[in-house]
Amino acid sequence: MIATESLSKRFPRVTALDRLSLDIGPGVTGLVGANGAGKSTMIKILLGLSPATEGRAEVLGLDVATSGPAIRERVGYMPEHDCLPPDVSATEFVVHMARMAGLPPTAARERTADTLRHVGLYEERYRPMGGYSTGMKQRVKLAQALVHDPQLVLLDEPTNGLDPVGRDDMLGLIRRVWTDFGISVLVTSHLLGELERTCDHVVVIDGGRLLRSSSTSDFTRTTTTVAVEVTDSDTHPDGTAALRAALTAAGVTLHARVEEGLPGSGHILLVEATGDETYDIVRDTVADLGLGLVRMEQRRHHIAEVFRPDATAGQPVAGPLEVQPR
Ligand SMILES: Nc1ncnc2c1ncn2[C@@H]1O[C@H](COP(=O)(O)OP(=O)(O)OP(=O)(O)O)[C@@H](O)[C@H]1O
Repeated sequence: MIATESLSKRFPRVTALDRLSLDIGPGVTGLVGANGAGKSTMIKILLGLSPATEGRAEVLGLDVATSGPAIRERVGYMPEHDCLPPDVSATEFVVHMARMAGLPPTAARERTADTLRHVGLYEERYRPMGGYSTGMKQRVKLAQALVHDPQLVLLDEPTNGLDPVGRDDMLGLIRRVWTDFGISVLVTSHLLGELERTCDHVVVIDGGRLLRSSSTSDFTRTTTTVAVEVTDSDTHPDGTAALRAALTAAGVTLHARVEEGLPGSGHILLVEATGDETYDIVRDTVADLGLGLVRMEQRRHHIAEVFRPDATAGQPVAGPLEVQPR
């Protein structure tokens, strides 16, 4: 879908992209980096709107340096900033964008109705956009990127300004762009965590440089840590403490840290599993103590953990825990 080779963009006082080489396939890909990392610059180059200083890039097999218009016919773009005219309705605006993309009038109206329904705008679609909430504006921006049925959409910070529920809704919509319509997505964000649930692949850049590019499952592969949660009992009013002591006596390695469980359900012990026998020891020990086993599950890495300075052995120490705005 997207390939770049030693792509660089230098402004007089700053290097926005520094010899970036990437190969991005179909599906949902997250491009994550702090504000100023070079995400928007990358998108503008991929659309053929801004020339690279060095290196090359291809989108859908087309060279960005020579095929900008052909790329923009096949690719949808959702810009980061508010760019909607306040006096027109979502329907008028999206029909206009569909016409600009070359759709005939009837097809433009039909596609607009379908796309606005897909992003969850109903009666409001006839009202002037000046009165829309941020969430509604983001949905219109997504709709205009999709209306001409592109093969790929580039979404620049689509969750910006949204509350947690709005973010979840938007991320769900983005996921469905790929699963329901087969349109590949490149989505930028400065929040690593939100890409974990949405993306198949994650590319992390910092200061214009590539920190890491890998599948989300590689980032979040399972660990050897098992979370164990037990109930308390009359004999053991602190079931977690009793289990901790018994497991330690049985030679099982426990992580010092505990995780807070749900109210009334005690705490969660983090056990190092050396093999299947660890599960058997935990099960038998819980039974011997007469406690109830609430859960025993293998933990997964979160993407953000991979970037913690003391990340698990073998992982690159790639930067801050959560990429925060500068
Ligand atoms: N036209 C320009 N002239 C000079 N410097 C620029 C220009 N556009 C971007 N930059 C600089 O290039 C760097 C990368 O900017 P870019 O907008 O690509 O970052 P970003 O990761 O998209 O962050 P944000 O989400 O804040 O836009 C920044 O230091 C920015 O100030």
